[in-house]
Amino acid sequence: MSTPPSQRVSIIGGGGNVGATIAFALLAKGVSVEVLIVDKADNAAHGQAMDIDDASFSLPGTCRIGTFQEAGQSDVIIVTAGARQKPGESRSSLVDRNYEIIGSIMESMKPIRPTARILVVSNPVDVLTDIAQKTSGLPRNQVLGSGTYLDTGRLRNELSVITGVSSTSIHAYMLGEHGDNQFVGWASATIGGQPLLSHPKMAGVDREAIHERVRRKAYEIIEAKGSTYYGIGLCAANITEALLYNTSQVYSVTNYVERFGCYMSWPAAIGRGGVEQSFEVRLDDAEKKQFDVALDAIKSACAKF
Ligand SMILES: NC(=O)C1=CN([C@@H]2O[C@H](COP(=O)(O)OP(=O)(O)OC[C@H]3O[C@@H](n4cnc5c(N)ncnc54)[C@H](O)[C@@H]3O)[C@@H](O)[C@H]2O)C=CC1
Ligand SMILES: CC(=O)C(=O)O
Repeated sequence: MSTPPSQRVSIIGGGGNVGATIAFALLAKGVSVEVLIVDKADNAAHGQAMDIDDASFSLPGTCRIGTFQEAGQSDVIIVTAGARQKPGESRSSLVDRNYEIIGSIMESMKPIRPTARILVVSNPVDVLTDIAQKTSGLPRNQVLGSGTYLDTGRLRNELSVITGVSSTSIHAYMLGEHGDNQFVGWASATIGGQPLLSHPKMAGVDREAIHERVRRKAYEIIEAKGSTYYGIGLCAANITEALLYNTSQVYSVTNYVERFGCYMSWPAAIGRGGVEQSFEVRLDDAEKKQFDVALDAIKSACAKF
C-alpha cells in the first residue's frame, strides 16, 4: 500500500519477539494502521519492520522502522522493551532490570502527545504500568497494561475443553496480578447466564489444578522454547483494536482501580480514551484472601520506585 493509514501505533521493543508478533497480529487482523517498529537495536528493528511489511501487501496496514520522537506522537504506544524471563525465573524478578528501561523510554519520547494511549506489555506488567504512568505524565486512564488478559485466555481455553462451550462464550477471569499471585474469579464466572460452577461438567473438577496449570503455563512454554509471544501478540492486538476503534470491549487489563488505590489486573472496558470503566467483581472468601495477597505484592513493589 503506498499511502500509510491515518492512525499510528508504535511498538517500542518491536525488534524483539513480543513486539514483532504484536505488529504482525495487528496487521493480520486487518487493522488499518501504520505500525512503527522502534528499538534500541536498530538492525533488529529494521529487519523486523521490513519482514512484517512484506505481509502487508494484501492488507490495509503498513509497517516501517520509527524513532522515539515519532513514537511519542503516535495514537497508541506499545511497550515491549526489556528483559524477559529465563527458564524458572519469575516475572517479578525482572523489575530491577526493566524499571529504568521504562523510565528512559518515556523520557526519550517526550513531549508525548497528550491524547496518546500507552499499552505496557513488558514484565512485571502491573508494576511497570504504574511506572510508565508516573514517568509519562499521561492521565491514568490513558496508561494501561496487558495484565491478565493472556492468563484469562489460557483459563477460558481450559474451561472450554471441560464444558464443551466456546471459550469466547465463557465469562471467567484471571484476576489480580500477571504473575505468581494471579487467581481465578470462580465466584463471578458464568456461561450463558448460568454460574460456571453449576455447569454439570464442572462437578468434581479439580479447580486448583486448573489454577495451577494457568499460573504455570508461561513457565512451561519458556522452559520448552525460551519465550512466549503468540498468545500475547493477539491479546495486545485486540486491546489496541479496542483503543483505535472505540469498541468498549471488556478485558482483564492492568488498570488503575480507584478503590484499590493502585494498578491491578482487573476487568475493564477499553475504548478510544483508554480505560473507560473498571468493574466490581464478586469474590468469595477464598478469593478475597488471594486478592489481598496480589494487592499487597503489587503495592509493595510499586512503593520501591
Ligand atoms: N505481559 C505479557 O503477557 C507478556 C510479557 N512479556 C514480556 O515482554 C518483554 C519482551 O519480551 P521479548 O520480546 O520476548 O524479549 P526480546 O528480548 O525478544 O525483545 C526485547 C527487545 O527490547 C529491546 N530493548 C531493550 N531495551 C530497550 C530500550 N531501552 N529501548 C528500546 N528497546 C529496548 C531489545 O533490543 C529487544 O529487541 C519481556 O519483559 C517479557 O517478559 C512476554 C510475554 C507475555
Ligand atoms: C511471559 C509471560 O508473561 C506470559 O507468557 O504470560
